[in-house]
Amino acid sequence: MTAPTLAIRDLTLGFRGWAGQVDVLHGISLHIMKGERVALVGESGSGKSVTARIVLGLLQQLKTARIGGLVAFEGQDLSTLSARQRHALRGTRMSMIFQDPTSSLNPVYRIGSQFHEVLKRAEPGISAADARRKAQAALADVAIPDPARALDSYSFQLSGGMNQRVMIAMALANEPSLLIADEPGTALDVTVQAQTLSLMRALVEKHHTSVLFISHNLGVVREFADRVYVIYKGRIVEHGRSADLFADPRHPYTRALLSAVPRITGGGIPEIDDVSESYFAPMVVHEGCGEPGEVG
Ligand SMILES: Nc1ncnc2c1ncn2[C@@H]1O[C@H](COP(=O)(O)OP(=O)(O)OP(=O)(O)O)[C@@H](O)[C@H]1O
Repeated sequence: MTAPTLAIRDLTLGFRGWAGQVDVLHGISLHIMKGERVALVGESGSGKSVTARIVLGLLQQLKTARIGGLVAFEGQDLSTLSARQRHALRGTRMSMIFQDPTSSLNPVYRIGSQFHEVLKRAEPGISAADARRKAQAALADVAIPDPARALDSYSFQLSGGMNQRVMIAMALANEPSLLIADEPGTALDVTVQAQTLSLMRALVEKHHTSVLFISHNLGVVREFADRVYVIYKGRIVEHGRSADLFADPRHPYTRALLSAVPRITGGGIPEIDDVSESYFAPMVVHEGCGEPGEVG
């Protein structure tokens, strides 16, 4: 049996501060097999981004962070890697797309030179000409109409949607096995967001890239993900295939989250009661979604 691309077991996280430790993750487990698109969905502050940052090996460097449990990437326990080895994985075997492309692209360098830097991470000796050729092909893959012109542009000269496509192209340029997409396109308008997500979906399908998709938008998750984990206050409360979970949400928190999705005919956005005791009910795992036996 092949190891999952990503396996997380009993992950805990606390931040130490002057007033003691604040626990943020309380033992979460999830896995992503090769080519699977898996969503981690929950409200603001539930622990989605910190989970992503641990997978990327970024929180491990923070002195105040206390991390427990296991994170295995392609069968390898990340805690056995040095900071340098974790750094080498980022942008090569695993990469990330952020919510707002304008804050991730550097406004003082042309897109072409930023692309060159990205490609150098996987192939340090790549020539400028080869990098340009590869970058052009990558931009054409995300349906950018004039790739050569885009490479000579600065991010502020492109629209938000085009920048998001550039980000997707850069994130996939080195053919990572894991893509972490943290609320991609939330900063864009809904139609553009839908277009960029369907582009991203087509590309990850083509390359069999595994995706950890982080979102609070259930509509988007339903379209994009094969499987879903619902996270509430640092705990996974429900896990299932998208189709099953949306057709038959069983945990009280998932139901509240789903009922809070604004509907065109509804009367505004209902509030989720944030302190309901029932949200701490035991985790629900839908049929056929047990954790794989092998971690790494
Ligand atoms: N460096 C840090 N030091 C202390 N607390 C932190 C730090 N980073 C995150 N937290 C806390 O961890 C909790 C989880 O944060 P996280 O950013 O993962 O939430 P999220 O689910 O991604 O929310 P959002 O959708 O708003 O991004 C929050 O209570 C946050 O305040």
